[in-house]
Amino acid sequence: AAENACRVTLGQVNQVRPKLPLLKILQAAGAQGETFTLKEVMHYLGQYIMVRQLYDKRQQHMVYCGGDQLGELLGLESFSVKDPSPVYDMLKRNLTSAAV
Ligand SMILES: C[C@@H](c1ccc(Cl)cc1)n1cnc(-c2ccccc2)c1-c1c(C(=O)NCCN2CCN(C3CCCCC3)CC2)[nH]c2cc(Cl)ccc12
Repeated sequence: AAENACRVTLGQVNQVRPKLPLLKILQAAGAQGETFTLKEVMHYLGQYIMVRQLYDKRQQHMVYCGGDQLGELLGLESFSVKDPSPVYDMLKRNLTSAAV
């Protein structure tokens, strides 16, 4: 009870722990540490796509991730940022709750 109350005040409850393949991608985008909020995970994945130039310069909502570790994780050659469902499915497979 006490430690949970403490965790709530420290804002730890919304942290997630990426599995190693996803953690490596986040770290390549500049992430530090091993637990993040979902917002931070999305931010670093966006940065990763930018830094690795995986988005189409003309159709900027299209991400071509085939041949990249991101594509391995997603199991996709490409996707549109307008349909986040494949990304959420991948996160379900690659994030564990850090609350425990
Ligand atoms: C709404 C949001 C989003 C967020 C999650 C999802 Cl599952 C879909 C969509 N979003 C909208 N466009 C992008 C995007 C597009 C191309 C290249 C990089 C990012 C994003 C993504 C962000 C992000 O944190 N976005 C901040 C603002 N973005 C605007 C787009 N900006 C760039 C667009 C290409 C040209 C340069 C600017 C970068 C900042 N994180 C993501 C992670 C992934 Cl796995 C996929 C896409 C994104």
